[in-house]
Amino acid sequence: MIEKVGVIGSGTMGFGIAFQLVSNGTKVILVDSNEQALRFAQLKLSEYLKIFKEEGYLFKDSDEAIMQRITFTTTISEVANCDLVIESATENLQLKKKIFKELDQICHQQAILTSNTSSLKLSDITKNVVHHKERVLLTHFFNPAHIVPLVELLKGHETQQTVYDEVAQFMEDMGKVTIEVHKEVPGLVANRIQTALAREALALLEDGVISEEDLEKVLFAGPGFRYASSGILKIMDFGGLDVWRIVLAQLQPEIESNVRKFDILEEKVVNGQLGVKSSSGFFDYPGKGLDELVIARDRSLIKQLKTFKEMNGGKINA
Ligand SMILES: NC(=O)C1=CN([C@@H]2O[C@H](COP(=O)(O)OP(=O)(O)OC[C@H]3O[C@@H](n4cnc5c(N)ncnc54)[C@H](O)[C@@H]3O)[C@@H](O)[C@H]2O)C=CC1
Ligand SMILES: O=C(O)[C@@H](O)C(=O)[C@H](O)[C@@H](O)CO
Repeated sequence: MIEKVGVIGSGTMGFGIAFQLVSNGTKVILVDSNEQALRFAQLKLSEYLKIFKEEGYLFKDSDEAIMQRITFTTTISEVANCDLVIESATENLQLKKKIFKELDQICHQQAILTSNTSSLKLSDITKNVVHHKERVLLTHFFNPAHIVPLVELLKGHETQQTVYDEVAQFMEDMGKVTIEVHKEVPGLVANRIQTALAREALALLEDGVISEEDLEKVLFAGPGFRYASSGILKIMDFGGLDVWRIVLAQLQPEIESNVRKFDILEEKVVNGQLGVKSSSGFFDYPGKGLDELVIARDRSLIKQLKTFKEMNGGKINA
């Protein structure tokens, strides 16, 4: 039974994972080597409880009860008696290997150890794990983790199926949607699809086929609008597999398939136009702080999450 969870790293993702856990009834030990990051996560926790309430998304428990469930600490040994530890520290293989080696030594034998890595291989991260090698998983959340339902799950080469099943059930009980990745491929599934989509979008933009503004509309008013309720296979079923067969044959030779650097992206990064974090990317964000923009994004995603739940009969997992 997973009753107490350690989260390593209180940054963008660690905060979201911890928020999802405590707001759904689970005790959390949130660890970060940076005291300031912990303080910021603590501040964000109470701010987001207010935001969810303002958006009409209510949790079972009071804010006080939720806040009492979380411990903020710079000491990793405080997760020793956690049933599950989710590592969500900086995307650096040596750092993650070091953290997992430490967790392997300090955590009790029945603890389950997982990583939220975006791009590293679980087998590399857990190379030095000895005592928990049958109890490791990759649990890949999506930003913002406190709102986006998906968690991609991948077993380690020696992970017990019962461990996988327990984590999958735990995630779904706290309102996430889980999928099982059956082979350890770089980027798992969603990031590969997201990358293929971004490649074609940037190619069309760079080749002058479409403007930035209209490229945005293409997705949120077109396929993206549908993706909120149907995956690609249902969309193909609705469209007719005979038609899709023709379209795939026609368009595959046409769409971008090269490994290419996009000048339009290179120029922006070189010029320091990094997106909302630098107030300018493909679009400008004059006079708005990063937090203000993130909160505005989250308010719209919370509205979307409420509709997503209603469409699935009140449960996230239909
Ligand atoms: N940012 C994103 O959109 C997504 C990121 N991820 C993955 O989640 C993980 C974390 O990413 P972010 O939250 O974006 O990074 P971040 O940079 O916002 O946060 C990382 C946190 O880890 C802390 N940290 C570093 N070393 C530590 C240690 N030894 N012990 C405890 N804490 C330590 C840092 O102080 C920082 O607060 C990465 O593996 C990343 O690939 C996964 C999905 C989406
Ligand atoms: O989109 C997400 O939240 C995840 O797919 C990720 O892993 C991140 O985008 C990462 O790839 C880049 O921040």
